[in-house]
Amino acid sequence: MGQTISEKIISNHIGKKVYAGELVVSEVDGCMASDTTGPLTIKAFHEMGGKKVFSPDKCALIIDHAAPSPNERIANLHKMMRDFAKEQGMRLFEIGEGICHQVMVENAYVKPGNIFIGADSHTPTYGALNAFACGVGSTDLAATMMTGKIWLKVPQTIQINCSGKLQEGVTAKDLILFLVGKVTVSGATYQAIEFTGETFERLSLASRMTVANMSSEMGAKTGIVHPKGLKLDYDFEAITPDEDANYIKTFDFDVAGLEPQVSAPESPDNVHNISNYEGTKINYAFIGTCCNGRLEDLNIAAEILKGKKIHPDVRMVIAPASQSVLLDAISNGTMSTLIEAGASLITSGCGPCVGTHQGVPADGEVVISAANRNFRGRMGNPNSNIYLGAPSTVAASALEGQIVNPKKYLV
Ligand SMILES: CC(C)[C@H](C(=O)O)[C@@H](O)C(=O)O
Ligand code: SF4
Repeated sequence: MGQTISEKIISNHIGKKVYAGELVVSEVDGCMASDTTGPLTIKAFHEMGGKKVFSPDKCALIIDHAAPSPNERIANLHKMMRDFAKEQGMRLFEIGEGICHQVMVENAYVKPGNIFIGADSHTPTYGALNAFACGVGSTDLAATMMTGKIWLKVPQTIQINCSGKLQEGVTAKDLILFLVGKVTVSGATYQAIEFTGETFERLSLASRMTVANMSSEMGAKTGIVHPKGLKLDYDFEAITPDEDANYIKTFDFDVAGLEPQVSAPESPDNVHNISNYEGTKINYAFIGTCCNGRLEDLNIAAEILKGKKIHPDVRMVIAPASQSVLLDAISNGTMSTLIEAGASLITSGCGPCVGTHQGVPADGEVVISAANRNFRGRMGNPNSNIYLGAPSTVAASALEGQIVNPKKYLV
């Protein structure tokens, strides 16, 4: 019987063919926790009698969610992580090195065909690399750090097949917002998603990460982009699905005519064509996160803002996804373009995404954000409203002080 990508990756790890619905215990190729989940992971590790992590080279801790520490309590949690990493001989990514998902990919902690476990819900981002990656809670992660193993129910797979070339000025973020709108936030619960078709084949690694990242917003266990067209700077063996693989559901979309998309408050699946929201006044524009804080995202924002000033009633915050993204954006001139336009640069990391620090909106304010979540209170204030869009939409809206279609600045 044919297999999906997820079934194949898990089978390769188990040493026998397995299919959706089976319960397995598999070895993992790597695991990580951030400063939100790391401290709880360390506590659980000790409570379970853990002494040594299974392989220091395959485990990582990242200080990214509240970095640099905004208060004494978090400063002490960060210290606990640093102490544990030192004691275990494992790598700790410091404040400013970047968002966990970005640094795991940049530092090759995860590669095609891997099984990777992270104590963060956006771990499926690595599906961009043709890997099976999923998020777990801190206790599960502690067990994985001890044993190098994870128990899994092999997920059923939903296939999302897209054809057509995205129009000029329409990006991977618009595509994935559109798909989240169609599948809904609970439409793929505990299922794997396979993104296939010519539209995805054309995407860069960064854009594939944007797509796989928002699998989480559909409730998916993992989201894997078909490896066709994937270019990496090392050789890899691509895992592709069998022709007769069994899918629980298949969606087919022709996205050639897709317009820029916006997700309105207060759910990522409240997605509509941007024309529905054009003219909505905004106070705050944010570009960053594991969804859209990469070089291509900053570049497109700079293309729009070059030589211009953001609207006087808007503040704009930029949090590059990693130090390496920041350095690239400095050397290609993107960063000075953004700052000259009036944007404020903050430490590479999660920034204001999850509302723990660095840029909480005020009561009644409206945010246009390149992030992946817009639940009520997501950025730290339940009395603000968050719209999600592509970095291009965020930049163009910052310029005009209202939500606008970025197309006119790009084509
Ligand atoms: C705080 C952390 C546990 C959380 C997650 O797991 O996703 C965060 O990264 C988020 O995006 O909401
Ligand atoms: S950038 Fe946002 S979505 Fe991504 S890991 Fe950080 S808090 Fe979560």
